[in-house]
Amino acid sequence: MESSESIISYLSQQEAGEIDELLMGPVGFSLDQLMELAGLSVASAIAEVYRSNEYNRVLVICGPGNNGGDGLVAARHLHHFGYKSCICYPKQTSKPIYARLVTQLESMSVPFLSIENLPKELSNFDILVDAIFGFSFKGNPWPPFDDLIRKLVSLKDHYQEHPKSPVVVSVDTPSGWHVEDGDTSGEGIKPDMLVSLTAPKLCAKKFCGPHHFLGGRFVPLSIMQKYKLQLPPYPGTCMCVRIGKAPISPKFHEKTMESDPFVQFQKWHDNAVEAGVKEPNTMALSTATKDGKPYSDSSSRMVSLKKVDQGGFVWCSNYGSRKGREISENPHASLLFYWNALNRQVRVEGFVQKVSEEESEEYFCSRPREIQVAPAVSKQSTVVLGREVLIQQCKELEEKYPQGSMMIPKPKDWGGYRLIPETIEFWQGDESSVQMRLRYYSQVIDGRKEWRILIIFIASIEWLMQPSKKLIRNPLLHPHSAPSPPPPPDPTTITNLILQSDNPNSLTQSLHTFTQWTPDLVQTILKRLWNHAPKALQFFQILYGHPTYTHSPTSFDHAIDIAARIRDYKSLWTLVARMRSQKLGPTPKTFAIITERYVSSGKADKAVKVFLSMHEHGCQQDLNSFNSFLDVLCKSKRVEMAYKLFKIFRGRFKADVISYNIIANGFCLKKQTPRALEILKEMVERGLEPTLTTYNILLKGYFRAGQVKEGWEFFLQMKKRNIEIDVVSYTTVIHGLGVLGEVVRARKVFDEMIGAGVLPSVATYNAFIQVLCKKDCVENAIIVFDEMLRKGYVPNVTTYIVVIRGLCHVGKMDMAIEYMNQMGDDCEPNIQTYNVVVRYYCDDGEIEKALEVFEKMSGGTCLPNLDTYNILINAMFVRKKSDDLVVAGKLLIEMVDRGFLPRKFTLNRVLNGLVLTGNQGFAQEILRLQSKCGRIPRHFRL
Ligand SMILES: NC(=O)C1=CN([C@@H]2O[C@H](COP(=O)(O)OP(=O)(O)OC[C@H]3O[C@@H](n4cnc5c(N)ncnc54)[C@H](OP(=O)(O)O)[C@@H]3O)[C@@H](O)[C@H]2O)[C@@H](O)CC1
Ligand SMILES: [K+]
Repeated sequence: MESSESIISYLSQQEAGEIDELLMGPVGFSLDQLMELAGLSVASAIAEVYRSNEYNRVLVICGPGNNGGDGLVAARHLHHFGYKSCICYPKQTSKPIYARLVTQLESMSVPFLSIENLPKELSNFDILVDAIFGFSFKGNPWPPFDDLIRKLVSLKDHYQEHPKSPVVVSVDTPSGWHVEDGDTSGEGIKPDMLVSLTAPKLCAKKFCGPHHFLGGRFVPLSIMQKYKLQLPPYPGTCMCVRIGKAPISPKFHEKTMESDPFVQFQKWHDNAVEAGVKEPNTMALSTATKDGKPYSDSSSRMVSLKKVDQGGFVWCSNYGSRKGREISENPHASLLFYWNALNRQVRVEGFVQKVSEEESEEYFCSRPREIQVAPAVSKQSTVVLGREVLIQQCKELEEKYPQGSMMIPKPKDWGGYRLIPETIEFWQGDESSVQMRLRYYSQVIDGRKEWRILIIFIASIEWLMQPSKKLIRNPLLHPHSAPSPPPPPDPTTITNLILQSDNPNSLTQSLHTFTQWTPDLVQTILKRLWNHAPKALQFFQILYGHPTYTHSPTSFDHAIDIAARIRDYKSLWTLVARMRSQKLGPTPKTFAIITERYVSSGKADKAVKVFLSMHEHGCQQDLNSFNSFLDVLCKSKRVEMAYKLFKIFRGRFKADVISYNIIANGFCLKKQTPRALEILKEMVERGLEPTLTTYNILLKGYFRAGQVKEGWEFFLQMKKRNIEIDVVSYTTVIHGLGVLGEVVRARKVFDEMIGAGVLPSVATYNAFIQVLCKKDCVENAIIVFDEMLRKGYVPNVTTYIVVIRGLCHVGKMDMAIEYMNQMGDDCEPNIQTYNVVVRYYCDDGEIEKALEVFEKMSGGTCLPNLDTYNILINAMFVRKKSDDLVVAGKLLIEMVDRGFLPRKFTLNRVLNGLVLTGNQGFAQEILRLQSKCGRIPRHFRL
């Protein structure tokens, strides 16, 4: 509604009276005609600002003159508009016009309340219409109107603090005000809305409430010209027109904002409708191509909002249009609403999904027929042979589906889109120099999508134009808010959400709603879920279907590793195939993982086959992958097999020092130092120089084989041959000597190395501390631990495990727990740490405490692994209590659920234990459950 205060004329009391006389004289109006139109204007203006669903109860206070008559008419129209009208009309006149108005109202059962019957608190009403005095008022109000006016004044004073007090609407003039000078005492009523009739009176200049309207659309041109009246034009068929800018009400304040952005949006949308914004549903939709480069590959256009629901913002379009194509490539999009009259903007960002076919059908059917024709004939963004062709097609379609016959079918590529928002930002311009933007962003907390609010204060645009003034970005904490910027999703929360969810659909929805996924975050969560393989794979699978996120090769490797660990080979190879189809791999690392898992599950032959068939999966074998595979075999003590392969393929892959080192190490791990030495000889013969690593491998081999003398001798030889001995060599010797009981010599080497210019590493400290714990005393170990700290070393998880184990070993459990609690954020206890504590508690018979630690793990960031379950289940037999065996049974179920295979022995033990302690029912349940998931051999029967 366009209008402006600058073009408005104001009438003196005298002019108002003169015009009144003219209207009812030469112009030919009757009083009741004018009053009818005036009252209708008042009701229309009220309905435009205060919707009947929010402001329903209206009290119209009518004075003794025509102003009161306007009030009676307005009350009738408001009643028809859906408001609950009540009238207070203390000085009724017997003139027929008024009597008729009263009769009309009475016949509609609109109640008339005497002053005595008025509720004490007028606050029972939502709207109070002041139709007491109009332009003929003079002097001070007489009783009983003085009291009524005072009531209106005090009501405002009383309710100033309250968020929703009744609003006061004055008809033509605020009653009690001087018609020209206004509220001279400053103590008169302060209406929220003034509906000036015919033209505003001079006192209206002093009106400073939020809504000033003009009504009385009956002034003829002759009067306009005679009095040089400048009045805003009435738009369309409206009975009233706003004077001046629509205020933004309620004031944009974070405290008045809803916690749900959809509710907030609805409110603002309603306000836009109320304020008469043209096409409040029109929004700019911006989409982008896959790479989404701004300016070049993004595009915007206006579309019409179809509906808003808790899922998102819906509109309809041709799926083949440019926006449709861009959305199919890149579902990220944004919507922008701008409601000019309110100076408000809402920005919505998120990702777009097509609505279901049924929903689209529904939208199409709900369209008027004329609008159905257009999408049915037009293929958007395609070149048409000419306007005539389109018109002809429309005609043909209309002939084919004549009005009232069959419905026009929905075109196949026409339908709805829904933008699921990630952020919704509300902005409102106001006159102050600092403006506020309120951004809602979604987070998934405990499985539920929750909205957080971020408040951004920003200097006004004018300020920004001046380079000297700084942009203020000052996030405030709000009851619903979190600090800026929106924090990255918290892995713990997401992990717990996944662990606790037993509804895959809602989990999928939550995880898909979330669009801030990064490979790092995904990997962190996969690691957290490492010991709950089924959940980890479910998570991976859900994100595989995410509309915008694509897994990284590393995440694929993690998932493959997990699938392989639980021997779900079908999933494993599906993942490999997907990785390949997405051109993300499989990489040599993927195969290193797969072969290692096959080997560790006793399928070394299969591992060899996999290695030899790598190229069939698009990953060529090379020296590196060959070495990795040899290493896998050697570390699982299959050095003979490795050596055989090595001899077959060393020519093809051009075996290098690393290949030889791996085989030598394989022999050392099997305590076969002479064979390792042979390998060393062989490599030299083949012209390959041994490296320091080669020597270190042999050095370690000697100590591992318990050959202290040979080991020491070898170490001396290394020195003698001027081999640059490094920290690994020293650490090997310290550890080797210590473990074999030579603590004093170990300490000597430890002290010596610094003199030799080699600084100990954390690994050296770890080795030395371990030696002291095992072969000396834990107190000395702690002295070294403290020394390590003093020297500025940062202990790692291994350091802590070594100390904790040492403490547990001598029964200092409390101290061990203290050390565990000391482990900070950078060095959180891992599963081995927990297992040490659980194991020692169990060994000490402190089953409850062990279970306590276990509980903590399950609810925290470190899930129990196979060892944890085995330790605990075994401990449940110690006390020979029936309850303990039930716990063991539950643990068994849980471990299987999490993808761990119990050993046959453990399974039998638990089942037999349950039967022996009278828990047959539970035993049977376990069997049923487990054989259902195929984890337990079917032949096992009770
Ligand atoms: N184009 C137009 O002009 C149109 C005008 N219209 C409407 O008519 C309104 C003007 O109506 P109006 O002339 O009847 O006078 P209004 O202000 O209602 O009240 C006067 C009454 O109050 C009384 N009164 C006076 N002072 C008082 C006091 N201190 N304390 C107590 N009482 C006092 C006075 O008593 P009296 O002086 O007669 O004894 C009389 O009874 C105008 O504002 C608009 O709303 C529309 O309907 C149609 C088009
Ligand atoms: K009034």
